[in-house]
Amino acid sequence: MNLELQGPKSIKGYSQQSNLRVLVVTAVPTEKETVLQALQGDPRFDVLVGGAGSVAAAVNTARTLAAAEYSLVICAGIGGGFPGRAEVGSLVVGTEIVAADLGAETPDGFAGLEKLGFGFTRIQSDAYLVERVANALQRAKLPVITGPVLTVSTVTGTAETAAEMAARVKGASAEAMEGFGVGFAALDRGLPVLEIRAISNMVGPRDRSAWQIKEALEVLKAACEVLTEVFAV
Ligand SMILES: O=C(O)c1cccc(C(=O)CC[C@H]2O[C@@H](n3cnc4c(=O)[nH]cnc43)[C@H](O)[C@@H]2O)c1
Repeated sequence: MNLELQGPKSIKGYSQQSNLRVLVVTAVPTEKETVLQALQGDPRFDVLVGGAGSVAAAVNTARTLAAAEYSLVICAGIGGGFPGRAEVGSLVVGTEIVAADLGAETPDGFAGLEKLGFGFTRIQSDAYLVERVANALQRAKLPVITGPVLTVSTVTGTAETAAEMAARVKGASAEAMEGFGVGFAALDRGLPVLEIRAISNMVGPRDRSAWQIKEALEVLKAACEVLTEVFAV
């Protein structure tokens, strides 16, 4: 299977489909409950707890996509915001999902899989869908930006690593741990993928006590309420 050659289907037109079916994947049950509250039983959406980290998310997403027909996959949850890009309490809609630490350290710095010659680290979101969702969130007066969302195996915990990640990925806006796994599973099925992160903390020196999880979940809920309107028939 060469996933590089398999472009995702475009979402354009799906919003008009009566049989639209969206799989939303979260990392943890609390995020799932938040999303479900917002969706208020909308039958077009299923919400899955994929687990924390890219591997669990990929396996669980792939298993679910194999069992039913979906039109679109959305990875949703809380995330870290890059300083100067996304503040705590704001939203990031991913223009692309980047496996930011998938590669090798070399004497010349980090080399991603592309540079190493055996894979890829970037999955593009459907541009039409990104614009549609971001515009709808803006209309709902929610603080939102669009930009790359990084998938990492290790939560960034120092200013140095934050700066390195920001330099590695131009426009880096948010960081989380599942997007690339969810995106890989979607890509394998030829489905478009979107990542939406509600910012609970800044990417940088670790201070878990400062994470504003309640606020981020509130903004995630508000964003998911808007999602049902984006796909209104
Ligand atoms: O403790 C709770 O109540 C609680 C409620 C909802 C979510 C959590 C999590 O800890 C979610 C873990 C999940 O969050 C993502 N995340 C958040 N900030 C970052 C970050 O700065 N860098 C990387 N990932 C981040 C990540 O996707 C985790 O899987 C707790």
